[in-house]
Amino acid sequence: MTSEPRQNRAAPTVEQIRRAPKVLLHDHLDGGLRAGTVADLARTTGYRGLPETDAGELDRWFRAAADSGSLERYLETFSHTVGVMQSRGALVRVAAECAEDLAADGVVYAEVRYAPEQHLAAGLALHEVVEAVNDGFREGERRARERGNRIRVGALLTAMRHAARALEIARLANAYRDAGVVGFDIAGAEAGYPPTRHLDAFEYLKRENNHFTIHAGEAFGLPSIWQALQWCGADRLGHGVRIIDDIEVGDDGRVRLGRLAAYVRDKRVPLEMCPTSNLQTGAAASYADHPIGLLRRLHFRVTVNTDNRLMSGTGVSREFGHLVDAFGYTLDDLQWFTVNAMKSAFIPFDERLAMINDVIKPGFAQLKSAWLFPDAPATSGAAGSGG
Ligand SMILES: O=c1[nH]cnc2c1ncn2[C@@H]1O[C@H](CO)[C@@H](O)[C@H]1O
Ligand SMILES: [Zn+2]
Repeated sequence: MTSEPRQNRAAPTVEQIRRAPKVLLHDHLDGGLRAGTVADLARTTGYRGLPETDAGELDRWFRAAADSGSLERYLETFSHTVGVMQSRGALVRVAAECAEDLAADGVVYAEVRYAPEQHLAAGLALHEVVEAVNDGFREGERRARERGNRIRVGALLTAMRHAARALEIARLANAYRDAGVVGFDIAGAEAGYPPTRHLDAFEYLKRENNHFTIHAGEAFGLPSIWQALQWCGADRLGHGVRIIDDIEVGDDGRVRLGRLAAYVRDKRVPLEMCPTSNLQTGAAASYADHPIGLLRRLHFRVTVNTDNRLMSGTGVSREFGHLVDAFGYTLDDLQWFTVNAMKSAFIPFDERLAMINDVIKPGFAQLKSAWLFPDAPATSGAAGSGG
């Protein structure tokens, strides 16, 4: 028999997706809090600005408020999460819970970003913010391990594109390079704030042989992507969905790539795609219409991410679930996205390779071969986990 086993073409179940070892490159720490933690921290820190005090109501509020069709309004919701993340204790707690929650969702490697400059309101210094978040990640990794979930979390330091501290934050990322920080990013409203405003930060990082990603091609189109790559030298693109504007699909199905799209594909530029977030900010109309379907078919280096788990009510497994429903993806497709993400991570090559060969591939192989052992208990040896 030469044909592929039918089982491998079947839609993966929710449980299979959760158990699959997953990799997350684009997730905001201040967009991933548990609603209950926002409520708790508001009480203990005396933050008075919350629109709701009950955790359930708050959870619904964040999703509804972020569902506005505009990036600017989406970003307004962050004033509340950032508002309760101003002390060392709050930062440690939020970071630890982040690592725990990702691990519980089957994530084995994550790069989580936040903007240190937004956490100084109660007197913390930049380096204290970074150390608190790093300590929280280590605590969360430890707690996850106690439950049999293995995860590694690295931090990306973000500079806000409307502000003027990018060089300072880039220096901070470089100073903590071998101490929990794996790279740099810029985020915030895109229109009116092109990445070239922060060229000094990117040039500095290049001279230091460091890594960075840039939010580009989310709320603004090709010029933003072009600047991020060709002026700033980004290693990856945050979102990058608008690269679709440089791709023409004819009535006969023939595809023509413009120069920029061809460059992105030829150079294997990783696209950190975040489907649910894009629906909320109006960058895509539905999951089925999301450019990820075409970009995956054309073999762009696409990765699947959460952006903001609180505002989007999501997780990596959920994002995969939406794509499985929209495009009929199989475990092989999910493995392809996952290997793409691991190849594109900012940790050293030997570590990425070991993650792919010793964690991701064996985890998916275990899921894909489960049908051969129908009587084996479904709970033993969860993929990608275990002491
Ligand atoms: O999708 C996004 N596009 C641009 N900026 C974002 C997005 N999600 C979050 N942030 C911004 O990044 C800051 C640091 O984590 C957040 O406070 C938010 O303002
Ligand atoms: Zn983002």
